[in-house]
Amino acid sequence: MNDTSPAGGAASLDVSIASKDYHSASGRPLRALEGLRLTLPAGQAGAVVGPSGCGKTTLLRLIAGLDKDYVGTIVLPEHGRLGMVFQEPRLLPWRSVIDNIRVAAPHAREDDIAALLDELRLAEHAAHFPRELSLGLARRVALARALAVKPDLLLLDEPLVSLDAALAQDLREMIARLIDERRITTLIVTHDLREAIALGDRLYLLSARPAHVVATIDVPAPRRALERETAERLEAQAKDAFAAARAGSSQPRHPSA
Ligand SMILES: Nc1ncnc2c1ncn2[C@@H]1O[C@H](COP(=O)(O)OP(=O)(O)OP(=O)(O)O)[C@@H](O)[C@H]1O
Repeated sequence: MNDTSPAGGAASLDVSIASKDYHSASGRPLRALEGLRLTLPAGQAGAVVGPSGCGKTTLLRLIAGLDKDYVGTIVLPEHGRLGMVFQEPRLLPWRSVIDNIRVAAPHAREDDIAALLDELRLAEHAAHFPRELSLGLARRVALARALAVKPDLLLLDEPLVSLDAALAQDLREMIARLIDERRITTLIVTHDLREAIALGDRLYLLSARPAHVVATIDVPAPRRALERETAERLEAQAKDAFAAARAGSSQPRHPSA
C-alpha cells in the first residue's frame, strides 16, 4: 500500500500520498491527508504551512517513517539518512548534552560535535543534563543532535513554537544560517507564515484537513537578504491562496513568486 525508500540516484524528496486515515476508538476513520503531493529539490529548505490540526505533524511522521499506515509513495533524498527535531526535544534525561549527541550520532567525530556545539552556542552547556536546560536550549541540543548524523534530510516540527519572541528570532537565525551553510535538504513544519517565509526556499500551503497542497510558492533567493517588501508580498500571496482554498477553489497551483 505504501513505499518509503531512499532515492535510487534522485536527490529530491518526493511525496505523493493518496490518503492517510486514523481510526478512532469508535472505529470511525478520520482522514488526515488526501491527494497530497510535494517535491523538495536537494539542498533546499521547504516550509509546510497550514492551519492547526490540518495534518502537518502527520505528514512529517510519514516522511520520517514513524508511521507506515498510509496509501502512497515517499521517496527520500539519496541515502535517506534522517535528522528530526520534534516539538518536544525528547532528550535522554540521564545523559549530558554532549552524550545525548554522541548516543544519537556514534560515528560523529569529536571535532565535528565540538564545532556544532560552538555554532549553536552550546559549548558551555556540554556537561549539563536536560533538566538543567530551558526549552530554547533543549531545542538547540535537539537540533545539534539531528545535525550530528549529517542527515540527507532534516525534518523540523514547529521548531520555534512556545519560545518567546526574542528566543524564537535567535533560533530562527541559527537554523537559517545552519541550513544555508550546510545546504541540507530540510522540511520545516509551521503554522506561522512569517516563520515559513524566513526559513523556507519554497512554501507548501496546506488546506484544512484532509490536507493537500493548495499552492507552492518559491521564495526568491537569496533568502537571507529578503527585503521586507518582498516578504510582505509573499505573505499577501500566501494569504490569498489560503483564502481561495477556503472559498472552495482549491485547485493545486504554483504561482510565480
Ligand atoms: N494518533 C492519532 N489518532 C487519531 N487521530 C489523530 C492521531 N494523530 C493525529 N490525529 C488527528 O489527525 C489530524 C491531524 O493531526 P496533526 O497533529 O497531524 O495536525 P497538525 O497540523 O500537526 O496540528 P497542530 O498544528 O495542532 O500541531 C487532527 O485532527 C488530529 O486530531
